[in-house]
Amino acid sequence: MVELLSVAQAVDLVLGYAGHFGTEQVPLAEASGRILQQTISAERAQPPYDRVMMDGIAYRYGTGSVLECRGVQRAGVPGQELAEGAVCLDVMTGAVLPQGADTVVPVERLLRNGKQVQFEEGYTPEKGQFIHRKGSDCAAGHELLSRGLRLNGPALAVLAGNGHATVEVAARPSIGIIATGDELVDVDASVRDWEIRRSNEYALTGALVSRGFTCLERSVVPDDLARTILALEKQLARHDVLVLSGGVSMGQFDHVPKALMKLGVERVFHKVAQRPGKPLWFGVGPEGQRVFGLPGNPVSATCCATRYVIPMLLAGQGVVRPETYSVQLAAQASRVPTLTRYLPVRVTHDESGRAMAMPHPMSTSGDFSFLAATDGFVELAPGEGLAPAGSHAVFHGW
Ligand SMILES: Nc1nc2c(c(=O)[nH]1)N[C@H]1C(S)=C(S)[C@@H](COP(=O)(O)OP(=O)(O)OC[C@H]3O[C@@H](n4cnc5c(N)ncnc54)[C@H](O)[C@@H]3O)O[C@H]1N2
Ligand code: MOO
Repeated sequence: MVELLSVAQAVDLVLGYAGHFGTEQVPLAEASGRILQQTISAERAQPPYDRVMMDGIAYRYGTGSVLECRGVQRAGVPGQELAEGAVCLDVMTGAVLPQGADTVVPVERLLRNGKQVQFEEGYTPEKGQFIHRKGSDCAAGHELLSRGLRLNGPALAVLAGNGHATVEVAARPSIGIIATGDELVDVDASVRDWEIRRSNEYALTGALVSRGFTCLERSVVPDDLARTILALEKQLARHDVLVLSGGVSMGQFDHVPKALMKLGVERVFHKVAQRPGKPLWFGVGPEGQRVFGLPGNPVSATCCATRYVIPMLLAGQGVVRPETYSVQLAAQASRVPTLTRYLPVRVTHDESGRAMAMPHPMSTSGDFSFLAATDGFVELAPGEGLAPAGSHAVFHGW
């Protein structure tokens, strides 16, 4: 018997074909969730001037606690010069610290009598207080954001704060999601006793869209070799990546591998030592299209998309932060002697903050009715017996 490819080998092969989907320039307001493809450095020192941090007065430390107010330093105008002696200027948060001043006292600590300003009884300021010093956050040219970062709110603020009206991000690959199977009907069609509604394409759409892969097209092919070839030929011409579900095992109508081969899609592997998802097929088209043939059973298709399709797409965008993390099993779970087991779990945190994964095994890989009650799956290495409660496992989120 030929030994099956391990999950690690299969993942390595898939990632080896990740390549790069290219880059594009997008307006800042449309960049949320996209993957940064340039290095962003500080345009200027931050802050760019000695910035007043409190509404109050600015004065020269040591000139007394009763001061004459000589005017107002507001934000958005150049810094004024503070005269010599026991004087001060009213200052606003965000203003440039007046030249000659070195300390700010908040209004709450002041008593006013016309132009005369006095510190409240018993108040002693600290020299230099409430001043955000020029360059104290970073120097001009300091690297602030690096390639591969998913742009979130704080990252967009850094881009805006450093003058980037547009930003170079990873291009989104065009992805064709293709369902196969004569028993499948549309979500809004009437369904007969021997039919089922198509759902895998929506599971896939959810997984892809939530990670920012929005260039999707869904289509269906029947269990007929000639029509499968025709349909896949069209889809190969239109997309960078094809994700098929169904038609990859041993049935007389499982035409997907044959059709793909006829179209010059080179098989990289078929079948992996995993449960669910053993019949997974992966290949590369004549133009470098990455083609996944996911097993049709809904849990298998969802697990394989999470374990292979998403990591490959993220790698092709140069994402650097891994999406997986380590958890501890909240209850024992059986391993499969020769196969990696993907076990659906719900993750919670215990009182000490540890991520605990409660197994929710599905009765079969066709049973997806309760998959939505889980957060993802843990991967249990092949082995005899039980993985004990408390043991560590890698978690992959849906
Ligand atoms: N003799 C063997 N039979 C099977 C094997 C095997 O090794 N030897 N492997 C089993 C395993 S494991 C799996 S997984 C399935 C995979 O089969 P296919 O990829 O060919 O998928 P289909 O037969 O087309 O469908 C399987 C199952 O999933 C349902 N399905 C398919 N597409 C969708 C969809 N878009 N939405 C919802 N449900 C879908 C389909 O109705 C079937 O019930 O093969 C085993 N057989
Ligand atoms: O291993 Mo298949 O992917 O379970 O039904």
